[in-house]
Amino acid sequence: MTSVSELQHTTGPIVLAGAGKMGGAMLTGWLAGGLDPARVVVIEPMPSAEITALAARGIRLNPAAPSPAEVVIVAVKPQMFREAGPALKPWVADTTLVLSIMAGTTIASLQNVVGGAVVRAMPNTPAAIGRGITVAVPASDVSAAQRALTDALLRATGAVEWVDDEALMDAVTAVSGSGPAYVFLLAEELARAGIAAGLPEALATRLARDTVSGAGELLHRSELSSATLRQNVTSPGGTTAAALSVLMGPDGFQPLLERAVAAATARSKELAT
Ligand SMILES: NC(=O)C1=CN([C@@H]2O[C@H](COP(=O)(O)OP(=O)(O)OC[C@H]3O[C@@H](n4cnc5c(N)ncnc54)[C@H](O)[C@@H]3O)[C@@H](O)[C@H]2O)C=CC1
Ligand SMILES: O=C(O)[C@@H]1CCC=N1
Repeated sequence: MTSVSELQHTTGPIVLAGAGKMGGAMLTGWLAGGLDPARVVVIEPMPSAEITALAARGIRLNPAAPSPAEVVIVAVKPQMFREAGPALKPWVADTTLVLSIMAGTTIASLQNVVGGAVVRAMPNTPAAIGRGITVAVPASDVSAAQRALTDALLRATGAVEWVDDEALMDAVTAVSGSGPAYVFLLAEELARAGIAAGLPEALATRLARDTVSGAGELLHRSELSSATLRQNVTSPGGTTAAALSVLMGPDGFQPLLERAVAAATARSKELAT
C-alpha cells in the first residue's frame, strides 16, 4: 500500500463529511496507510460500529465546535448535498481544500454551496485496500500545494489520474466509480451459471470468486494487455473459444457494457446540480 508519509508534512485537521461506504473505505485506506487518527474529524449522523470504534483510536466524531480545516472531504450522497452542504461552511475558509467525491455534483455547485478551493474527484471502493483508482479535476484557484495534498490523500488509497476537463467525470464515474459493481456482478453471475451447469453452490461460489479475484490480480501484476491475457486462456477449438463465441457475439459483453456505461454516464449527468 502507498505510504501516507507525505501527509505527515501537513498538520491541519482532515474533515470527512459522510463516512458511509465510500468515505469509510477511503478513511480505512488512510488509516491503514499510517495517517494519524488524531488529525481526522468525521461528521456522520449515522456512524457505523466501525466508525464509532475509531473514536477510541483518536478520531473526533461529530465535534460540537467547527473551525476551518486544512481539508474537507465531501462524501455524502449527491441527493443530500443541498441539505448537508451549508452545514459544512464553518469548516471551510478560503484556503481550505474541499475535496468532493460526489457523483454528478459540479465544481461550480461546490463553490456556491461550500466554498473553499474545490477538487472534484471520483474514487472507487477498492480504495479500502489501497487498490482504488481515482480521477481528479481541480478548480482553477486550487494551489499547487493543495493539488499535492489532494494527490497524497488519493494516492494513499491507490492510483490517481488528473484531468483538466470536468466534462469527462460523468464517463469516469460510469467506468471506474461504478465499475467494481460490474466486476462483483460478474462473480455473482459466474457462480449462478456454474450452479446451472451442475456444480454445488458453495463450490461454484468459491470458483467464481477466486477466478475473478485471481484474474484481476494477474491483470494487475502482468505487463500484458487484457486481450493478450484472454488469448492466453483460449486454446483454438477449445472450451474458452466456445464460451467467447457467446460473450463476444452480437449480444455479448461489448454492446451490453456500452449500454451499461452509457446509462451510468447519463445518470451522472442527471445528478449534476
Ligand atoms: N459507493 C461507491 O462505490 C462510490 C461512491 N461515491 C460517492 O460517494 C458518496 C457517498 O456514497 P456512499 O458512500 O456509497 O453512500 P453512503 O450512503 O454509504 O454514505 C453517505 C453517508 O453520508 C452520511 N450523511 C448523511 N447526511 C449527512 C450530513 N448532513 N453530514 C454528513 N454525513 C451525512 C450518511 O449517514 C451516510 O453514512 C456519493 O456522493 C457517491 O456518489 C463515489 C465513488 C464510488
Ligand atoms: O452509484 C453511485 O452513484 C456511486 C457513484 C459511483 C459508484 N457509486
